[in-house]
Amino acid sequence: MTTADIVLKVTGVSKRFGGLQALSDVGITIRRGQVYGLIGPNGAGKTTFFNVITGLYTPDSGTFELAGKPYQPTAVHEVARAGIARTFQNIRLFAEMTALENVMVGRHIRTQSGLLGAIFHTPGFLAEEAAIAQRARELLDYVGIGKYADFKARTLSYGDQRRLEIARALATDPQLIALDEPAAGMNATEKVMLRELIDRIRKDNRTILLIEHDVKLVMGLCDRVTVLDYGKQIAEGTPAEVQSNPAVIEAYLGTGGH
Ligand SMILES: Nc1ncnc2c1ncn2[C@@H]1O[C@H](COP(=O)(O)OP(=O)(O)OP(=O)(O)O)[C@@H](O)[C@H]1O
Repeated sequence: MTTADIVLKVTGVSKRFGGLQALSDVGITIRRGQVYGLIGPNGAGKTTFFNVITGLYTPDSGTFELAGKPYQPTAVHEVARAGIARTFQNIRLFAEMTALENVMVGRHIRTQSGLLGAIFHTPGFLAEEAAIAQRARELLDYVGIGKYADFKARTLSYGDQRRLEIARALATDPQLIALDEPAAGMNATEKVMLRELIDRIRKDNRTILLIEHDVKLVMGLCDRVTVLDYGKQIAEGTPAEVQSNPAVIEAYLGTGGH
């Protein structure tokens, strides 16, 4: 493996909220094509770490490199442009827009025509819109909800809304897809389908960072895992290494999982 294989390299991230040290010197390296898991008991700092690397929170310290280039996670749209797409623990779709339109919105950060083209419907804009719609339909098919393209997002089942969020994230052609608890609230069948989808995305040489409470899902899916506890990185390694690490067992079982 060379440095060219590294998609995300984050080092020394710390974040304090008032008197609470939510993250202390956390770092991860994710290689191309990996599914990388971030786990830990409630309040461990997983979401805070996600929010830092995606530009929602400003860290107190940390260095950030995406596909070999430094990036500053100062604003969400800058991070999206740099190449990280994310989904949210609490689904954030445009409820009154169709599934297709939701995916098209994701694609717009990579388009050329801009606002004036959209207002005046220039030929360049119309051609670009047709291409975006076409790509959005392909992505809906890819995540398995093509038949709902023209349904309003709010009418989709919970599991399908999560798929739609993933399609929207893929539409930005990201270097890295960050999934925040994608299995939350899913039933067993939906989880199996989600797992198949994430596997498929990985096989297509995409790179995924995953926060997930379902340890079984993480262990079955991830190439590497980092475990946070009280804002500290207590373990990093393959699922098998992490699972047998005494500090991890203590964090999950010793204090009743917090
Ligand atoms: N905006 C904020 N202001 C103050 N404290 C915060 C803020 N966001 C998170 N925290 C605190 O930081 C700590 C880490 O929270 P975080 O949500 O990152 O944990 P988590 O591992 O994602 O937990 P969960 O699994 O419950 O989602 C918690 O003690 C939380 O209360």
